[in-house]
Amino acid sequence: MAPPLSSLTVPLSAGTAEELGLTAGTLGPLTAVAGALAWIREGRGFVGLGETARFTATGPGRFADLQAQFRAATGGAGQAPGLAGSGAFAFAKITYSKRSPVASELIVPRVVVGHPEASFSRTHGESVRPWLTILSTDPSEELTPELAHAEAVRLAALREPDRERSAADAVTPGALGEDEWVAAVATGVSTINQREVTKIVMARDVVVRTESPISRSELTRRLARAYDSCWTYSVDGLIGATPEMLIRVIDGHVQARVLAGTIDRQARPDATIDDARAEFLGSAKQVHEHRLAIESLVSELAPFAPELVHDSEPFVLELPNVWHLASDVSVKVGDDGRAPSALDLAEAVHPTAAVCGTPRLVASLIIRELERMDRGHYAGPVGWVDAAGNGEFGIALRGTVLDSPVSARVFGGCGIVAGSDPESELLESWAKMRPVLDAFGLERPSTRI
Ligand SMILES: C=C(O[C@@H]1C=C(C(=O)O)C=C[C@H]1O)C(=O)O
Repeated sequence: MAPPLSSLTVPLSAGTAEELGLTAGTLGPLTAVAGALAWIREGRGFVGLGETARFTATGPGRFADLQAQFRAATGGAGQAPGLAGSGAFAFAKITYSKRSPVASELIVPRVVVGHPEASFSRTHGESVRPWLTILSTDPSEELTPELAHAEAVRLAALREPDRERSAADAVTPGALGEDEWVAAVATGVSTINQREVTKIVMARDVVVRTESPISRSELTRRLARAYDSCWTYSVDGLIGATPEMLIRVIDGHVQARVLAGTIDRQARPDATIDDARAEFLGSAKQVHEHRLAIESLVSELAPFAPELVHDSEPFVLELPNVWHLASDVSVKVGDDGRAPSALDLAEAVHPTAAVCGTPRLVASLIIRELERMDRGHYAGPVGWVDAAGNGEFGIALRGTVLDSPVSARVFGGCGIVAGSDPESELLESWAKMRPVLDAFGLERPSTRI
């Protein structure tokens, strides 16, 4: 039996905000706390300190299993008093594959500092004041505003130093070396030409090895600064900054940001966003890839949502490392009184064509054969949920998984369609790893690995 989870949400007092270094209206300073959990975009979102409970699951039923455990602990929906993300709350990371032996987890912090973006909150546009939530599984503990503030200050005092740099820190091969991966992509392209499959997303990993311990807070802080418009996530060793919103559910209002189509900015230093737009729209391959990604999402959401709205014209999303062709999809669900939760919808739409391919089943079999690695949490849903079914799940891209104090796997993947050039895809995979490698203070090795 899961221990019952109780919570209290209170406004963050000015005094505590000052003690936590939160006077500039951004949650950024809290990422320096050792072990902090984070979901931040443009300085807003949620930071978790300490840990009250953890729910784990593996296998095909991992979404439903986690949801059942969280519901049992919170006594069902309805705990959030008015604001999405207040009340009972958990950070979430779910593996890409149902076959992965790696655990999918919901982590309930001891304290959550919440300051979501105004337009994501239930107040729809009104600005939200930051709050504190304290969470407990001890039935004898009395949750008071004073305790919430005292616990936040106590936990925030545990700071994590930055990593000491060493010339011996290195980027080393992962499951496949660069030549092996290029050969695997070439096999993927010929498979597309022979089989009933239009797109497969092929990923690769590299392993960062460091002399002194990796600092989670340093990675999170650097990503949140450099990739302000992305969702920076840090969930127990899964750290990155994703530009792609798998699914956001706030009060039955559902949104997703679909990406497909990538141009490496480093390869085109003089190009402007207008050049990128012209290049995307002039490329039948890019437009085709993008259309496949939207169609897949729309068809997965259809059973839940009769009215689906998506941008008729895709837009160009400009990031420091790449440009993407992007489309925002939004939809209202649950008018019949059976609103699906963020976990329900994440399960329904994952894995999208953006990270798997089309058709999904054939693509996933080919990927497993060619990539020769378990993706673990890479390309899986990462984000948060509350007890009322609200939540946000990004796709865990542009990220790293710390697998020891001094080593981390960094991932990057590319949509492969008929006519894809394996060497260009290799360059694109490095472009997608650049945010994390930069955050480590490392570069792509000068010789092939
Ligand atoms: C698979 C990744 O990115 C995905 C693939 C893209 C593409 O192939 O153009 C673009 C954005 C993402 O949907 C990754 O970053 O690892």
